[in-house]
Amino acid sequence: MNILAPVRRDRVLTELPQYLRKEAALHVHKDFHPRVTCACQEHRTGTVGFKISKVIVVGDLSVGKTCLINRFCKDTFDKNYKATIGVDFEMERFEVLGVPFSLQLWDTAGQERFKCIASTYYRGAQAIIIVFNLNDVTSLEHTKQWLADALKENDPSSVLLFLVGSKKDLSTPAQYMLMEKDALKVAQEMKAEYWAVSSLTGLKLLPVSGENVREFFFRVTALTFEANVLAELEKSGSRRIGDVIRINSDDSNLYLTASKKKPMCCP
Ligand SMILES: Nc1nc2c(ncn2[C@@H]2O[C@H](COP(=O)(O)OP(=O)(O)OP(=O)(O)O)[C@@H](O)[C@H]2O)c(=O)[nH]1
Ligand SMILES: [Mg+2]
Repeated sequence: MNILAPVRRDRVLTELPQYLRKEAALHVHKDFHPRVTCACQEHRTGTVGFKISKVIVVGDLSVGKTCLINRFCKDTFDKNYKATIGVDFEMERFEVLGVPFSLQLWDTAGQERFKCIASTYYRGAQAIIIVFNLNDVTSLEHTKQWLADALKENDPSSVLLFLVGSKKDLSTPAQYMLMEKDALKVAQEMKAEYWAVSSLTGLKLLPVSGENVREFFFRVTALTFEANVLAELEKSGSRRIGDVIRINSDDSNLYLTASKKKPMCCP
């Protein structure tokens, strides 16, 4: 018996949302990996539909981590700063290619005095979102340390990384372009996908306002889902040896690559 309410209509993904910047994208394929599409059609996604994937959000204090999550999950924005103490989390349910998929978004504290508590929740993340303020270059510099700390508790070869510049509404186009140059460099170094968002402004497009917020979380969801299904297929032995996901340091804009061999089940 299914005791869960149906997934909200605006949380249904039928195609792969695209990256923001090609030069700092986890991969640039237009569609989901053919093996993933095929496995979903044939209901061979293993435990993916039952598992909850963990995503942690880290970064300096007051860069806007909580506001970003609240904008996506509740479509709210609080202009008053209330520091996160330790951690908070939100659950979001999606349906990707017909398969139920849940993300647990862990919102961690940026304040130094709470970092110790927050870091105990880093373990077991499938994706790490590192947030910096687009108007504060120091917060960008600190992202490398945040990543290093988060990776101590996780497997660097399987976790997906996202570098997110926040508060885009506060920079002029010229200021933004300057910051974006530096941010793209950092994203490339860490092999993270780069996004720029504003939790405050943006077109009032239902159901989530804010600039790039919905697009960003849909991309996180899709790529996490894709990686999960591929891992399941590998585990179940239905994938051929050599057809592996690997981090390829030689690819300038294709961090996560898969071999282009023909899938076994689909044309
Ligand atoms: N203008 C603007 N202000 C923002 C944006 N996002 C967050 N803020 C403001 O920045 C301040 C900090 O936001 P939070 O989301 O609480 O920051 P945080 O990263 O969660 O901070 P900690 O919990 O201490 O780590 C608040 O006053 C927010 O209103 C944004 O996109 N634009
Ligand atoms: Mg917070």
